[in-house]
Amino acid sequence: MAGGKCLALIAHDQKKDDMAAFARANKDLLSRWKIVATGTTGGRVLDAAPDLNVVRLKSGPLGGDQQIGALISTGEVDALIFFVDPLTPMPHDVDVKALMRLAIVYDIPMALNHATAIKLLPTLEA
Ligand SMILES: O=C(CO)COP(=O)(O)O
Repeated sequence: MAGGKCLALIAHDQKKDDMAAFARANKDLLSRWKIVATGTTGGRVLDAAPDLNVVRLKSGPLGGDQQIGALISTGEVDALIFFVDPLTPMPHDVDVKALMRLAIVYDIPMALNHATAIKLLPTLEA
């Protein structure tokens, strides 16, 4: 992915309404970024804020978390906002854990809930 800083957006199913509201409320800040998102999340973000530059990857359970992890490892994702559902068992829990692990390994800014995301986003250089 050429040029510009890249932000990854992901939300689990129970958090997708929150992510849509976050995208709508912060569309001006988000419009400065190239955005990558897991498949369903990316669709919801685009529904909420159609002018954003969003590349949709695979859905999370089908490899999307791993794709974003790979992009972190190659330096192509600069920050991660991931609205995690802590109350629902997931078939791809290992992928979620691996993604968070890589965000820590490569020391990129990572917000895992809405309260942190709204504080983090305005501080990031797009
Ligand atoms: O499951 C996810 C992250 O672990 C999100 O994937 P979707 O955005 O495709 O629902």
